[in-house]
Amino acid sequence: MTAIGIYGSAGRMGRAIIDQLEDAGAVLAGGSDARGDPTSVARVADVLVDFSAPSALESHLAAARAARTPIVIGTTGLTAIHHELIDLAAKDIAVLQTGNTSLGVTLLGILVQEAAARLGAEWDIEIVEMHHRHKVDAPSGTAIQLGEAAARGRSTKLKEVRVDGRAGLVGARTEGTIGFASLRGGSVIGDHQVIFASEGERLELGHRGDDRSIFAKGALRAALWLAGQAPGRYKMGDVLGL
Ligand SMILES: NC(=O)C1=CN([C@@H]2O[C@H](COP(=O)(O)OP(=O)(O)OC[C@H]3O[C@@H](n4cnc5c(N)ncnc54)[C@H](OP(=O)(O)O)[C@@H]3O)[C@@H](O)[C@H]2O)C=CC1
Ligand SMILES: O=C(O)C1=N[C@H](C(=O)O)C[C@H](O)C1
Repeated sequence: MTAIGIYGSAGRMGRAIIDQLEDAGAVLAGGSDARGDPTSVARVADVLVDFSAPSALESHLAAARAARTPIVIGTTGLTAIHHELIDLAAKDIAVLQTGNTSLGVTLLGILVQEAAARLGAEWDIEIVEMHHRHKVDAPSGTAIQLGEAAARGRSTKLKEVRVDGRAGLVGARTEGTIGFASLRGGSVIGDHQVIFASEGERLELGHRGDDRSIFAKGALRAALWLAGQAPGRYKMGDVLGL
C-alpha cells in the first residue's frame, strides 16, 4: 500500500484526507504541521500531499527534494516566487500543483478555456467565488486557475488582464479584462462561477463543492498517480486524462 505523508495534517484538508485514506487503498506515513518536522515525514513517505500554508512551501519542497519523494501541492495563495520554486523542484522530483483537486473543477477549467476561445473579447469575463469564513487567501487558488484558463483561451496572460475586487470610483470596464470578486462567510466549502457577459445575454459556468471529501479524494487520486511518475511538473488534467 502507498504510504502518504501529509503536510498540514491537523488542518481541515489534512483531516479530510486522513478520513479517505482507507477507501483510497493508502496508509498514513506521517504528518506535520507548523511545529512538525517535514524532513522526517518525507523520508518515510512514498508520496507527500501539502495542504498547509504558502510560508511553508519552500521547506516542504526542500524536504521532498532531499528525500526524492514526489509531492502534490494543494496549498493556495502562492506567488510567482513559489511557482519558480516548484519549477526548480520539478527538475528532481515529480510535483503536481493545483488550486483544486476536484474532478468537477478540473473539467470546468477546460470548459472555461473553450468558451473564452469561442466568444469574442466583447464578452466580459468575471469570476466570483465564495468560501467559508476561515479562508485566508483571496481570490481563491481555483478562481485564479480559472482566470488563467480563460486568459489562455484568449491567447493572453492573466497577469496582463487581471482586475481584483473593484471598489470606489473605478471607471468603466476595460474590454478584455478578467475581473475577480471574493465572498467569505459561514461554512461554504467552495463555490466558483465564471460569468461571460455580453450585450443582452450572459453565459455562466460554475461549480459548487458540497463536501470537502471531493478535494481529499482528488488529492489521494493525484498522489497515487504521482508516486509512479518521473520528475516533472504535472496538473490534475494529467491525472484524470482530461
Ligand atoms: N487544492 C485544493 O483542492 C484545495 C486547497 N486548499 C488549500 O489548502 C490549504 C489548507 O487549507 P485548510 O486545511 O482549510 O486550512 P487549515 O488552516 O485548516 O489547515 C492548515 C494546516 O497547515 C498547517 N500549517 C500552517 N502553517 C504551517 C507552516 N508554516 N508549516 C507547516 N504547516 C503549517 C496548520 O498547522 P498549525 O495548526 O500547526 O498551524 C494546519 O494544520 C489552503 O491553502 C487552502 O486554500 C483547501 C481545499 C482544497
Ligand atoms: O480554502 C479552501 O477551503 C479551498 N481552497 C481552494 C482554493 O483556494 O481554490 C480550493 C477550494 O475551493 C477550497
